[in-house]
Amino acid sequence: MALAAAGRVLLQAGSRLGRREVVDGARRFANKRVEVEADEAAGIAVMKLKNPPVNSLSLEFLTEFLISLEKLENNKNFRGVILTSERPGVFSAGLDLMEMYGRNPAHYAEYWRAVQELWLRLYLSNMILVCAINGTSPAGGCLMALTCDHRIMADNPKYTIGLNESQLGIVAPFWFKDNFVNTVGYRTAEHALQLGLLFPPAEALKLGIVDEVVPEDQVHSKAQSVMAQWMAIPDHSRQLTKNMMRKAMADNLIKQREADIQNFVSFISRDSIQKSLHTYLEKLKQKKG
Ligand SMILES: CCCCC/C=C\CCC/C=C/CC(=O)SCCNC(=O)CCNC(=O)[C@H](O)C(C)(C)COP(=O)(O)OP(=O)(O)OC[C@H]1O[C@@H](n2cnc3c(N)ncnc32)[C@H](O)[C@@H]1OP(=O)(O)O
Repeated sequence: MALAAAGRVLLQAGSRLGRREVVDGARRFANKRVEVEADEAAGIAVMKLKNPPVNSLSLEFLTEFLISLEKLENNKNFRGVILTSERPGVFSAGLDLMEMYGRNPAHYAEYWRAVQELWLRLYLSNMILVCAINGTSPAGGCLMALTCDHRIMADNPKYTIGLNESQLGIVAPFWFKDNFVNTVGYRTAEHALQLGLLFPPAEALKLGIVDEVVPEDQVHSKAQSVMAQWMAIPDHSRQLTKNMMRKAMADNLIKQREADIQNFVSFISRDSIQKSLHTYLEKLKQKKG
């Protein structure tokens, strides 16, 4: 119920944005920040993140992404989604720092609800989610990948993935942490989260953050072949199994969703945290100069 209500709010927000859907022979639809190549006959869609320059998860991006995902969820012909970046090199730079810096509490609350919604929708999706990680994927970008059923990363040592929040002076919330612990185990998570480590593909593979590392030009074809393997499993048994594995963790967030929002708002509003974000943003700018 809570999920459905929040979904309606996002859909309303989406229509307020007034984005016109572009339909190309019923095989492709796009809003400004997400491109969907939908092969209805095959039952597979490729969702490409396209929020330049670095696919940060801004409120507008989250709204558009959730609307696209819901369209696919509502069409029973779609059984699988491949998530990837339209801009190879960066899968996603994670949460949009500008949504968490210098704004008011109401904005922080709205933003955090949308972040929660993204995680819940992806984590509990009935569809098969394969992540084709064709670039760097820190923090919220890594979290998106962690919700998927299978992760394939491009073998480029320049790319990294992990939950680096502590390096920014912020803290990964409990549900980021739970998702990470369930993927890599407690000790690895404890170590990596405290240090805010980002891992190149080979290390990410060793730790189980990703399931496969393949040459960069094969990420997409590999994702398609993995998807074919997963599609061979009957939906009902796979979905019931997925739900059995994931429901308790998702319910843990659902039951304390409002408290988690309040927690985020008071944490992110602190002067000391705003100062840390300011310093980090300055560092990002200086890197350029
Ligand atoms: C105890 C109670 C706890 C409760 C706490 C609750 C919650 C708090 C935790 C909240 C969780 C947050 C999770 C996150 O996702 S935080 C975001 C983490 N992301 C990063 O650290 C990535 C930062 N970016 C980079 O490292 C690089 O940009 C890059 C992704 C490696 C790409 O590098 P490059 O291609 O060289 O691009 P630039 O660095 O030049 O960036 C271009 C442009 O984009 C801006 N930018 C980059 N990342 C972000 C971002 N995440 N959000 C907003 N903007 C971003 C960057 O500043 C440049 O802007 P300008 O062109 O204007 O200079």
